[in-house]
Amino acid sequence: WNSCVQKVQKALLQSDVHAKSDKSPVTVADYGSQAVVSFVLQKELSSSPFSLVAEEDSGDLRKEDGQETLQRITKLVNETLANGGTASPLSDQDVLAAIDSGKSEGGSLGQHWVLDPIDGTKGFLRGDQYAIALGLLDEGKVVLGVLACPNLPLQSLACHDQHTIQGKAGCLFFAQVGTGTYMQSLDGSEPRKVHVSSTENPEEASFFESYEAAHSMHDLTSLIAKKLGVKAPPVRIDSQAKYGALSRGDGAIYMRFPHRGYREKIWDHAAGSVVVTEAGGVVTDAAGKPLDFSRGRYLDLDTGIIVTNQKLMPTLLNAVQESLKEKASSL
Ligand SMILES: Nc1ncnc2c1ncn2[C@@H]1O[C@H](COP(=O)(O)O)[C@@H](OP(=O)(O)O)[C@H]1O
Ligand SMILES: [Mg+2]
Ligand SMILES: [Mg+2]
Ligand SMILES: [Mg+2]
Repeated sequence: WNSCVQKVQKALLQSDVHAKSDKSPVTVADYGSQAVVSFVLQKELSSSPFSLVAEEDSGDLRKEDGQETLQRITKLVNETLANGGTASPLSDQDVLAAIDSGKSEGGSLGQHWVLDPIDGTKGFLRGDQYAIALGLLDEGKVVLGVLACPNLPLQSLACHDQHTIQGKAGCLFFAQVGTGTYMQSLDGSEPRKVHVSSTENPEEASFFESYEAAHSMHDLTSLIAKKLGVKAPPVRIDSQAKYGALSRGDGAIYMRFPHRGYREKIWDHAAGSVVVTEAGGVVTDAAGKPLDFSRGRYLDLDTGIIVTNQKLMPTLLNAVQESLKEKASSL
């Protein structure tokens, strides 16, 4: 994990950024991270059947104008694997195959790994927050989650100037269902158990949302926050680092309301959701239903995603539903 993440960070300087068919960005670091994690997981789990649901695919890298990028990814992957002691280098074809083993459709039967090789690519490109997110589905439920957040300081964001994040090791969160959520430094400190904020008073709560207004409606969340009496301004950060920060109580609420027509993908929430629930939090859609990871690569949910502690959830859900009604009737 460490060498992978550090390589990915370095790659930013030399990486070309490409646009996918949905116009979202993808970099050599996204592809490289997916190839490394997929390759290492398959090697470690060689005795059991392997299924991986991952964000990226190799389509563009197989085109003629993708060859130079592919060679750079292969070089990056081999440097990363060599750091971990893997002997023989991978070919371009091996890298394409490793990326494409993430094509699984997931579902409600058996076990499936779920990977977002770089979550928050836009944050990654800006030098802000991003995460490498890996979850494990068992019979449609997330039973394991690991979130590496290389730019998230170990100290709470609540007492931290966000400009001082550079040069620190970053955080690793991991959670297994039934055993709680732990956090350690990415350079390997002793893990410590974390817990969500216990505040019952929305006036004291601060809330997280996407940095990108294109990913979540900032006007709607501000209406909800006002209704709740939240005093602090929103904390806008990229990626599932929001789930990590919430799991250790940096803030008490995370709201995500995509614009109409957007369908959430399971890799954007699998690891983050178990990290939060094992730390004592609750993750639901706007109807108060838990997220259903058993239906394939997409999450079918009502309107948006809300996250907070168990005591605040009823109040939050109320404010969300009232605000949605107001918004609908004002259109
Ligand atoms: N229009 C949209 N609405 C909501 N989410 C979107 C979106 N376009 C892209 N995303 C997703 O939002 C994720 C980032 O979330 P956040 O805003 O919390 O950082 C992206 O993950 P990737 O960066 O892995 O592609 C992408 O999957
Ligand atoms: Mg993406
Ligand atoms: Mg993502
Ligand atoms: Mg991604």
